[in-house]
Amino acid sequence: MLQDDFITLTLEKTKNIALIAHDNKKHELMDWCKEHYETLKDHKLCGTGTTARMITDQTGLPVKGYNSGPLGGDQQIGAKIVEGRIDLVIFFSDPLTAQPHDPDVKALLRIAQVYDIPIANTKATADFIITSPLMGQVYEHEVINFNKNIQERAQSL
Ligand SMILES: O=C(CO)COP(=O)(O)O
Repeated sequence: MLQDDFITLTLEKTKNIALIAHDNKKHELMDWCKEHYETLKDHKLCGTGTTARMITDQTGLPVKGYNSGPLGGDQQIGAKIVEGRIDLVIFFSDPLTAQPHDPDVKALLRIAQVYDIPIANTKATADFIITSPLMGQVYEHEVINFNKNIQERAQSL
């Protein structure tokens, strides 16, 4: 693939935020969601299955849940990134415990990088992102044209 075709992605003021935490980090993400409730309530939230349910139960924030991480939830969120439907990812991953679905976790991190999606792996990084003035603004950035291949393939069918 030639990486010379870019498009401008426009992130609206209301961002699509994916929230994910490994089991040992879930309490930390719950506290973080409570701390930033006032900001998070103005955005559209989704997450892997267990994380999404826990956030809704503990904070009242509506969070659309995908599958649990080990059952493909990271892959579903990765696919949403590919479709341009997720603007940023808060993923409190556990650096001290082996995960059975480590390939899926790596794939999510990689695809977020491909599409220049801000991704926070720690509380401090998440604090910096969520308090950024850009959260309340329209933000434009250039990313690899993810539609081009689809269009080209459709024409060749
Ligand atoms: O494993 C996860 C992310 O890799 C998180 O999945 P759950 O939110 O379903 O626990």
